[in-house]
Amino acid sequence: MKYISTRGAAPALSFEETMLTGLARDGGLYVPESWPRMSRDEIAALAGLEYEEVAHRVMRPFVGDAFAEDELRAIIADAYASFDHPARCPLVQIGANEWIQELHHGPTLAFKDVAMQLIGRLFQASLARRGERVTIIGATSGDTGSAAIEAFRGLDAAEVFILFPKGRVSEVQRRQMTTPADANVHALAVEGDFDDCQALVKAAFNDHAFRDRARLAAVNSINWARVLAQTVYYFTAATALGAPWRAVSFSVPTGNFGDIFAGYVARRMGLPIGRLVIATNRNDILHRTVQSGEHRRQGVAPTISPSMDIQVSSNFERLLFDLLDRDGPAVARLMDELRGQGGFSLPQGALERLRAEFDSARCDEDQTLATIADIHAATGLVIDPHTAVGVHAARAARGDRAAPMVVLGTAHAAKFPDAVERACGVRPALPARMADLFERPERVRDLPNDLDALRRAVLSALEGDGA
Ligand SMILES: Cc1ncc(COP(=O)(O)O)c(C=O)c1O
Ligand SMILES: N[C@@H](CCOP(=O)(O)O)C(=O)O
Repeated sequence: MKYISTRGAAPALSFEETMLTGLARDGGLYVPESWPRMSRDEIAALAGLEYEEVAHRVMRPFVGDAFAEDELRAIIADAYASFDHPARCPLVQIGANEWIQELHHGPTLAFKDVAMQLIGRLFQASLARRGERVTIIGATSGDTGSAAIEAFRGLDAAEVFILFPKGRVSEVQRRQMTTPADANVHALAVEGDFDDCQALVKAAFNDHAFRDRARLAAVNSINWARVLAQTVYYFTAATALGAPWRAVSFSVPTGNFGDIFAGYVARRMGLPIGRLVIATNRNDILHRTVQSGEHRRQGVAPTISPSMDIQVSSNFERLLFDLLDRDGPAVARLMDELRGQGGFSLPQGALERLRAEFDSARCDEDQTLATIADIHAATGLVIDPHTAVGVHAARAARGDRAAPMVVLGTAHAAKFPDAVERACGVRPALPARMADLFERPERVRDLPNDLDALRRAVLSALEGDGA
C-alpha cells in the first residue's frame, strides 16, 4: 500500500515512511492511494474475536510488509496489555439500543491511548531497525499530549515537545503533561489556543531546513497511523451489535476530525455504518459546514469540553480530498483560502457528498451539563463532558431507532472533575495509580505564539544552542 498527499505535490510513500514523515512536504496529509475493502464474510468473522485480533485483521492491509506478521502481532498485543479492561474498548448500554463505547481504559484515560500506545511501539521498532532518532512535536488541546508523553517517555530514540494552550486545558490534563520527570519530555505552554498550537506545529514542518535538522516527526492525527489505529474500535463495536447483517450508527465527539474520519475509513472498508454524527461543542465549524456548506472559522471559545475547542479541524482536509474526487491542487487552493481568508465555500457536489456521509449536531454548555446529569440519573454512569456532547448529538440526530447508536466515550470523567461535579454532584476520582498527581512537581516552559521561539526551544534542548 502506498500513501499519497492530499495536496498532490509530494512523493508517494510506504506505510513506514508515512508514519515517520508525518506531514507531507507539500503541507498536505497522507492518505492511502485506495481504500482496501473487507468482504461481508471477513467482517462477520470479526464478531467475538479479541480486540488485538480484530486490530491485526483491520490494519494489516494498510501496513503492508513494513512489519513482519509476527512482529505486528506482538506489538499490538503489547500495546493493549496496558489497558485496564479485557475488552479494551467495551460497550455499555445507556438506553434503548443506545450505547457508549468506552475508549478511556488506557494509561492516560482518553481515547488517544488506543492509537498512541500502538504507534509508540511501531516508532520504537522502526527507529531501532533504522538506527534513527526523531524529534516529535505535537499540539494538544489536552489529551493527545499526555497520551504521546506516556507512549514515548524515557525512549532514547525520541525527544518529545508538546505544545498546549496555556490555561485552556483541565488541571488534570495539564499535570499529566507537566509532571513526567523523563529528560526527553518537554511540555510547552503556548500563549494562544489549540489552533495556534497546531498552526505552529504545521509551520515547523513546513520549514524544511528546520524539519530536516531536527528530524521532526508527528504524533497528532496528522500522522496516518493514528487514524488507522482508531478505525479498529468501529469494527469491534459494530460487529458486537450485529454488523455486517445490520447497520450500526455512531456519534463522535469531534474536534480535529480524526476520530470520526476513522469511522469514515471503516465505512469505506465495507463496514455498514448507518449514521455518522459529527458532535461538536460551541466550537462548531464542522456542524456549520454540514448545515451551510460554508467552512469558515471563528475564534475558539473556551468550553467545559476543552479538548474539542478547535476551529481548524486538521483531518477535514483528508475528507475534502475524497469529496473533491482526490484532486490535490483543488484541495491545496481551498486550504490556502482557509489560511488566507478564514474559510471557503464547498463546491455544490462536495456539499451533497458531505451530507450523504455525515449528520451533525451542536451541543452548548447547558446541554452538556444536562446530559451528564440525565445519564447519571438514568443509569448511574458518570460520563465526561466530551462524551456528553456525543450523547446529546446522538439523540438529536437519532433517526431509525432500530439501528443501534454507539456514542464514542472519548475520555474518563476524572479528567474533568469540576464540570462533572457541577453537572451531577459526583466528583469522579482518579485511579489509584494517579492518586498523587496533584503532589507531583510540575515542569513546564512558557512559549510565545511564535515559530522562531518554538524553533529556538527545540534546538536549545536538542543541541544546547540557539536559545
Ligand atoms: C476527549 C476528547 N474527545 C473528543 C476529541 C475530538 O477528537 P478528534 O480531534 O479526533 O475529532 C478529543 C480530541 O481530539 C478529545 O480529547
Ligand atoms: N483533542 C486533541 C487535539 C489534537 O488532536 P489529534 O487527534 O490531531 O492529536 C487533544 O486532546 O490534544
